[in-house]
Amino acid sequence: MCTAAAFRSKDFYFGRTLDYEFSYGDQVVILPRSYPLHYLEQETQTRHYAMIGMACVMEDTPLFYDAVNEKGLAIAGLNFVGNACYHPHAPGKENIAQFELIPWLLSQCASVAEARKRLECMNILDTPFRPGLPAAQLHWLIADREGSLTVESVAEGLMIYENPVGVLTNNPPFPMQMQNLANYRHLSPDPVEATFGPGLSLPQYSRGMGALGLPGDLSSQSRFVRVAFTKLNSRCGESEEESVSQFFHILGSVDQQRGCCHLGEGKYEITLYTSCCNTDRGIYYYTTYDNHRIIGVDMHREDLEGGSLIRYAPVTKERIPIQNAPKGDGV
Ligand SMILES: C[C@H](CCC(=O)NCCS(=O)(=O)O)[C@H]1CC[C@H]2[C@@H]3CC[C@@H]4C[C@H](O)CC[C@]4(C)[C@H]3C[C@H](O)[C@]12C
Repeated sequence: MCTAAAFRSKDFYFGRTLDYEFSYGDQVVILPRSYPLHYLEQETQTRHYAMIGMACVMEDTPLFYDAVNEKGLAIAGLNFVGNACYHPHAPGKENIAQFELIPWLLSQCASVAEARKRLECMNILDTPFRPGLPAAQLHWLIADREGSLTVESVAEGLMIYENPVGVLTNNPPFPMQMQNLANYRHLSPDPVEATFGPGLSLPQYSRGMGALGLPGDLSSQSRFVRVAFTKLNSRCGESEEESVSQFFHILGSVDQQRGCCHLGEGKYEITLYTSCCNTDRGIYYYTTYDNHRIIGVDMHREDLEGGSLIRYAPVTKERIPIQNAPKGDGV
């Protein structure tokens, strides 16, 4: 399971949780403007927008899970198992392999509007990156500060949906997620009137009762509702620290703790990492399951004119300062 969200305060923020039982070897990767991008069926791009994101690098190719380009366009790929369907070569279309979608769009589109134009003539190929590594079954959240799209390649073709909520989880297909959201239209962050029935006085015995019924489990449909409610009602100050902190709280509403989602054979799905990119400043912040300290990687501190990948291994160990240690222990 995974959850992605777009969030605007003064700047625009985009990030995701990646929930799984093992890591593919995730790294924060900065791809500079002259790093050549090769495609199965498209011309090699030798000059393009720079991007930063989480990826695993295979054969010098960054396979991005989520990334943001220097223009502030952001994309995250999330599992869409059983519904994702890719297709063979389609004549007259721009044929792009599933693992090429993020670099293809981020290298040349500055906005969601531009990405939509490319998507409208696109076909997602079923060719795997290499034999033995089957194409991940994904769908995508694509966002900039003006709005979001959900993109789903299904048996009928490539579906592009306006996403008015700016969040995405996993199954079912996006129209069904939105239909399900309507079941919660009565939820509110405010105290609500007792409308249960005439002649009965039911007390408001607790704060937060306006959102009673918000689903608390880890299923993708429930996480969609919970993160949508949290995001849409979110309030925060405009500073970078307050915004980033708030963003991690939004995704914290769907955090997965080891033990609550058993996959059998002693394996558990957990939130391996949570990311939050300030798309205006090109700073990629993240936490990992065992590192709660927010770490940032700033793409503009690197040579974006360079021709090689810049990679950072995520911090995966907790560092807990003791406040009353001699010299404050760095608190
Ligand atoms: C496992 C993750 C989704 C987590 C998730 O949602 N887990 C819940 C399952 S459930 O939905 O609840 O059932 C997904 C998200 C992005 C994926 C990579 C995308 C690039 C590349 C594409 C290639 O084709 C295959 C290898 C590749 C490295 C991919 C590996 C893996 O597939 C990644 C990490």
